[in-house]
Amino acid sequence: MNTHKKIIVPLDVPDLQSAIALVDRLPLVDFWKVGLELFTSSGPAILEVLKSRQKRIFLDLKFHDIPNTVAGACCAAAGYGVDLLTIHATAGQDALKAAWSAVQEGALQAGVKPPQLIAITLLTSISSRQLAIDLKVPLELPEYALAMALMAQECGLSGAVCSPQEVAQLRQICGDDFLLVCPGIRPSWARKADQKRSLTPAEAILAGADYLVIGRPITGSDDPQLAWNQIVEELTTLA
Ligand SMILES: O=C(O)c1cc(=O)[nH]c(=O)n1[C@@H]1O[C@H](COP(=O)(O)O)[C@@H](O)[C@H]1O
Repeated sequence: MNTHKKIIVPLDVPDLQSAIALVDRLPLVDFWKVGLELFTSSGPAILEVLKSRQKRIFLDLKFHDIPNTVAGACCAAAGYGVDLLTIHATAGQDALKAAWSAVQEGALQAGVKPPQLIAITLLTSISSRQLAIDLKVPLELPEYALAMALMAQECGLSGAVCSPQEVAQLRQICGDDFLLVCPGIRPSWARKADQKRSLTPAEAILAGADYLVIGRPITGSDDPQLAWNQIVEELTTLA
């Protein structure tokens, strides 16, 4: 796969107009993420815009609810014909299994290909200290992220979202067919902001990530096209 196709750029903007402006500004981006901010403000309209431009779509709604409710939401989301969809692993095994079945059902009903359902292991904005002290999880962070990924795999999910700091371990244990998507990516020149467990794009790919989600280093830059080019160039040197 061309290196630039491994980069997913989030449309973390407040409205449809700003989203379209960003898509227009970065014509070389092939894979866009639609997340909570844009979907909550503007609904699914952006999905049609992206499809009309032959873009791939990661619908990142991070479902987290009881099995019956996540199943309903996954059934509806799968009908949009997107490529990737997220659920929190901490919704639990029953919810993950119900979500997976609902994705297949929703896609079948709509006559589209089912999205790959992937589980959030632990948000990249959480540090080891916060995991222990705020969330009261008694496991070491890498052990916890691995347990969440393995549970998702056992429930039939296609992959997981993890920080680049855990991706090598997850790749080794979950195998090559398990899709690993890494946010929390920061080129050496970018600010970390709220991301706690980051690596550079090259480090994340070398550690085994299939896809990198890279937002503000590109979209928050004065020249998003230049930032995108710099990142693609860094990755091309690895190929
Ligand atoms: O599911 C995600 O994409 C996600 C999971 C996670 O653990 N951490 C995380 O940052 N994300 C998303 O990845 C993107 C990261 O954006 P930047 O921090 O601007 O690069 C945001 O859209 C987040 O919603």
